Amino acid sequence: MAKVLITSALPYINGVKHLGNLAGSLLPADIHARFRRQIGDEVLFLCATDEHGTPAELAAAAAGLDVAAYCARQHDVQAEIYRRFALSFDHFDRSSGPRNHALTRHFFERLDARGLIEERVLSQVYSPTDGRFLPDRYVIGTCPHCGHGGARGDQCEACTRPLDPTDLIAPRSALSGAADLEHRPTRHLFLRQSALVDVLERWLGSRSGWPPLVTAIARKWLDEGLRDRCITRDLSWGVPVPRPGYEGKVFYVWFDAPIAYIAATQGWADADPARRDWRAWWWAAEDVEYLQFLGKDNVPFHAVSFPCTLLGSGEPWKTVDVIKGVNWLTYEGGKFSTSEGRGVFLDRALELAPADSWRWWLAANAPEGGDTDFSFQRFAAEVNHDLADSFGNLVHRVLSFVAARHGGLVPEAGEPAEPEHRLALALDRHLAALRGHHRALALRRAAEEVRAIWRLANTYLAAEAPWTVIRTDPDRAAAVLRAGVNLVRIAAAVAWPFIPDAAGRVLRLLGVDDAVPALPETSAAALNRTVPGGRVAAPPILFAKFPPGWAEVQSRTFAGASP
Ligand SMILES: Nc1ncnc2c1ncn2[C@@H]1O[C@H](COP(=O)(O)OP(=O)(O)OP(=O)(O)O)[C@@H](O)[C@H]1O
Ligand SMILES: [Zn+2]
Repeated sequence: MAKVLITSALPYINGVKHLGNLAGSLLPADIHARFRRQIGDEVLFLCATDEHGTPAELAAAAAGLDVAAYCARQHDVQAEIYRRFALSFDHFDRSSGPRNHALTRHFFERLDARGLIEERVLSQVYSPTDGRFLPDRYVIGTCPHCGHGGARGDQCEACTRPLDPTDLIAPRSALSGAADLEHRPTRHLFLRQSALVDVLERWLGSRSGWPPLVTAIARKWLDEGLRDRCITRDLSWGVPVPRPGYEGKVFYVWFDAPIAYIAATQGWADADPARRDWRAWWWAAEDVEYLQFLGKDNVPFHAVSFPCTLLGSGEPWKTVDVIKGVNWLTYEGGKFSTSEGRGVFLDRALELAPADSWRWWLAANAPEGGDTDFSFQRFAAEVNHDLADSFGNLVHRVLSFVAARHGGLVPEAGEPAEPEHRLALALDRHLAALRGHHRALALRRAAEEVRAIWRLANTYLAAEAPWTVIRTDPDRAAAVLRAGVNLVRIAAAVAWPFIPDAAGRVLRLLGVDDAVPALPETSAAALNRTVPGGRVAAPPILFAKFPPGWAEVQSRTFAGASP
């Protein structure tokens, strides 16, 4: 039994997340966690809201709330949405909690003691009107690269180039709009990543199994020369810098956010301290396999910056084994954007369709080889085809026939024959492939294998037609129907990581009520058994089909929607 630590990139706190965030980090992490639980591994799946930084302060100001109160409220909003999407975190924490404060201070002190922190004086934008420095997004102006007028001090949304507030042309304060901005000297702390190049090279060379996209991004950062990184900001919301003369400064959000993976583990352990030990997952934890899931913009922070923090400490912290990074989910040909309210946000998504339908489509179309474009048209067509016509139809035709003709009792007559042996061979191939794809973190291929198992089951039943055979050979029909019931059970078990709600309901119709249904290893035994109690219930409609025209209506509605 392997010990697997799984983390999803931390969703930022400034609003309800969109389908891109779900597809890029939360969902693939959840599906893998569920698969690993299904094969009996010991899994710890963690996540947290990422709460520091200027966007949180600005969103709180826009909502007319104190930033701590704003973050507390938004954390609860996000937690509830993830519960409804059946994201099976063992613990969902907050990066602004006291444990993360303490750990962030710890790492800073270790890095400092090892000579890896350096003070530099920087010229930063200061606003006399606001009486403060304006870091990152607190400054708005014209992009020096593309001329976009609404560029923000950390990045230009139009041309995506990273910026410093001092780069902007005609800068103004995002708080007061004041344009009388000055440049003033201010002291900041840098993490000397340049001193860690060799350590990082060796570390990176010892990793394997990363998607090419992730390796390429990590290598690009190293090959371009690892630059020292400013890890402090002139802000009040965040982890205060424990050094005289640094009052009113906090650590940069990307310094403390990944440390929250460890803080979340402490939060999990603190809920049951007699039985849980966070150190077993992080401290000299050679027996742990650690997997991180995230979108490609987060790769540098996980493949370079966070490892620099951990390795630079000189302590035996667990570092990531595989970073599963993906490309973008785009929205009807353009970008998802939280700030512009473009796309489908997770609260609205749940009003339109069940969580399982979104989970299935986003996994089956995971942006792994390249970007994936979401459109309502494709979503409706593929969900109708896979979930209603294939899986739903399989469940319905088998269980309602058992209900109608056998009073809900799984028939025991008849013996498996040649068609069942052929079926078992084909099923074994698919089950082995499915495990392989899950292990390789190949989400699309795993979903394709699940779809293939549903198709195989439907094809078998169409060919052996127990509904017709029952008139001439009731024993043969019974054997086929028994295989059919077991196929339903297998079809639901393999689907469970993707569509846990519907799969769980189907398994309960068969009397199987396991919190984590096991993944069948081979089909031979699985095909010819009766279900516990021998009785199955008739199914309700599992997935209602989207009616014709539904997608067009949604496309039009969402074209002008705001979050
Ligand atoms: N369109 C997308 N497709 C795939 N992954 C995405 C997409 N947008 C964000 N992500 C990923 O979602 C995770 C959480 O992102 P985060 O909450 O920081 O939002 P974000 O990157 O600021 O997105 P946005 O700016 O659209 O709100 C990150 O791993 C990020 O890479
Ligand atoms: Zn630009």
